[in-house]
Amino acid sequence: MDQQRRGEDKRAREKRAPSIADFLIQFRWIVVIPVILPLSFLFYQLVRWLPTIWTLLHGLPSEESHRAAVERVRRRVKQRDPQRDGLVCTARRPWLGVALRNAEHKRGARYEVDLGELRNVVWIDRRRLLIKCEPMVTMSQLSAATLPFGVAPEVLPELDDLTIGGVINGYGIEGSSHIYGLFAETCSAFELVLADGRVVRATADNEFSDLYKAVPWSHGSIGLLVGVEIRLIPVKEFMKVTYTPVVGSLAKIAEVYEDLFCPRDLDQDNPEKVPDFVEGIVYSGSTAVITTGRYATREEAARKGNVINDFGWWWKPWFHIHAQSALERGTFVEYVPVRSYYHRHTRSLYWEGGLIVPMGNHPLFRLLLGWLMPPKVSLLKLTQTDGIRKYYIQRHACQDMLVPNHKLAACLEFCHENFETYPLWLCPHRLFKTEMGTMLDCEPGFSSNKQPGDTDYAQMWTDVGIWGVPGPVLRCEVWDGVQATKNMEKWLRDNRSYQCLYAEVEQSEGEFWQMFDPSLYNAVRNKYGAESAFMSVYYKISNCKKGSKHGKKD
Ligand SMILES: NC(=O)C1=CN([C@@H]2O[C@H](COP(=O)(O)OP(=O)(O)OC[C@H]3O[C@@H](n4cnc5c(N)ncnc54)[C@H](OP(=O)(O)O)[C@@H]3O)[C@@H](O)[C@H]2O)C=CC1
Ligand SMILES: C=C(/C=C/[C@@H](C)[C@H]1CC[C@H]2C3=CC=C4C[C@@H](O)CC[C@]4(C)[C@H]3CC[C@]12C)C(C)C
Repeated sequence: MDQQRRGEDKRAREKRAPSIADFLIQFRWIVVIPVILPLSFLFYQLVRWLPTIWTLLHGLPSEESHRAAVERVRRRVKQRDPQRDGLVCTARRPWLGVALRNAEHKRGARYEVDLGELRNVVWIDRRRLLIKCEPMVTMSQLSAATLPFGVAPEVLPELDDLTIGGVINGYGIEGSSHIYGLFAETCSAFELVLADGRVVRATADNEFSDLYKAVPWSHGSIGLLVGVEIRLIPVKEFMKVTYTPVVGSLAKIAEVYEDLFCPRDLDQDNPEKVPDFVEGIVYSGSTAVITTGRYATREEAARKGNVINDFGWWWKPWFHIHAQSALERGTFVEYVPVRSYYHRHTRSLYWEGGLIVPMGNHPLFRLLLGWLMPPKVSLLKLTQTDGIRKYYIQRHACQDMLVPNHKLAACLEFCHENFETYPLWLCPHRLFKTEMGTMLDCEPGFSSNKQPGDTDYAQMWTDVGIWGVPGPVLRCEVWDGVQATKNMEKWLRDNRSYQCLYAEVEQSEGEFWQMFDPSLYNAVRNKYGAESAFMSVYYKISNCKKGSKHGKKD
């Protein structure tokens, strides 16, 4: 796409008058800094210490205490009267979850099952490199339970408050997903309570393998997840991080990004040629920094001439701003303690923190109040006005899309045209071939025409994260967020790609099932009696507003 056409598009857009919502958003920090930040800090301290206090009072969680909690869930499911009660969903309050969307399905007729008790790590087996967790365990609990032992989950999604149940029934991704896939693919077993009250353990190759394959992306519409076994890997104490700047067209950015982790000789499983972590941040239509990471020992980090930078400290610049400095400095390398690396976007909520606390990256703010960051997403959700919520739908971009790598350049061009929102986040991930009719699968026939990154058993894809204020909105021009989302959904359907479902979904049920494959999902819902017991995935993620089927009590 040439610069000239982009310029013409900008000139063609009408101007609009600033509204009250623009004002509210600009000055939201007046409430966030003195109220939400201290409350968030207190909340984090509670969450940090409560499990220890609980353990002191009640003893260590065990398989027995887990089984007792599962039994209570099972009994509640069994007690549901199909004639009288609504369809099943979890009892988690919508504001407590990380997802941006308003969970309307928690307002109408429903039968709630409380999973709140299931918030413990049941056991960790360092010999077999496995951890068993309950679904309400959060990412911060997961890293705290594993890193002190020199092990970590293969994929550890970034935001502290995400739950294991949420990232399996939705999706979870991190910079190591180009090796291990999405979070659900790093789990070796799911323990589920089914519609008839049976408790089953589903794995990739037991009699419940269809359930195991169908649960990811199903949003709790197949069964209630009550336990998960997650694979672990041994990790070193540091990450050697290399920042590579790119200046050029969006196509060049896509090419340099891909070259950094997809060897052109297709030797994808060779750890010498593929880094442990990859992430791209696109700062404008012509600049980006690609970050690659390799685990390193403390000895290597401490070697003469190496730079150690623990950017996890509150007074340090936000990660995306620090990475951007590579555009001036050129390529540079530094060693970062792994925990700080894993949580590199936590303090700034990626770059969304800048909109909520505009002075948050100022050196003085960081020094004096940086330790209070980030505001807790749930408290932001709880205290946002209807105006703010609508602003996020109409004048803000918050969407993620999964595209095969060979369509990335075209996707970036589309994003520029449709959203013009920067920075953009690029996170590669493997999509493992199933050929079972799973909601997501590789492009048919990809393995007979492999592109760099592909293997016989998996295709390389990228998550493109679009979060922020679109260019036209910044310039006070007319821009319609709902229409932009519809355009994006159409682009994804036309290009056999997928929308991530934690944000607003505008497409109809028919369009949704053009994007996602319903074959296995429907077969499993039917086989295990979920259709008449659990709300459907579309009903949940579309805010029940589009006459979706299987949503209401018949
Ligand atoms: N780095 C990453 O990968 C990031 C991922 N996200 C996305 O944000 C979303 C929100 O996360 P989070 O707040 O933890 O999750 P939520 O509580 O929002 O749950 C997400 C969905 O999964 C269902 N669900 C959750 N737990 C269970 C369970 N134990 N059994 C059955 N169904 C369950 C919920 O059902 P119900 O509606 O009935 O409660 C809901 O539909 C995730 O889905 C994730 O995809 C967001 C940011 C970053
Ligand atoms: C999908 C990924 C990361 C996404 C995050 C950047 C967004 C996920 C949820 C988003 C938010 C939820 C609710 C909010 C309340 C509003 O009042 C303000 C905005 C926000 C905090 C919003 C900000 C962006 C998210 C955190 C990845 C990494 C795959």
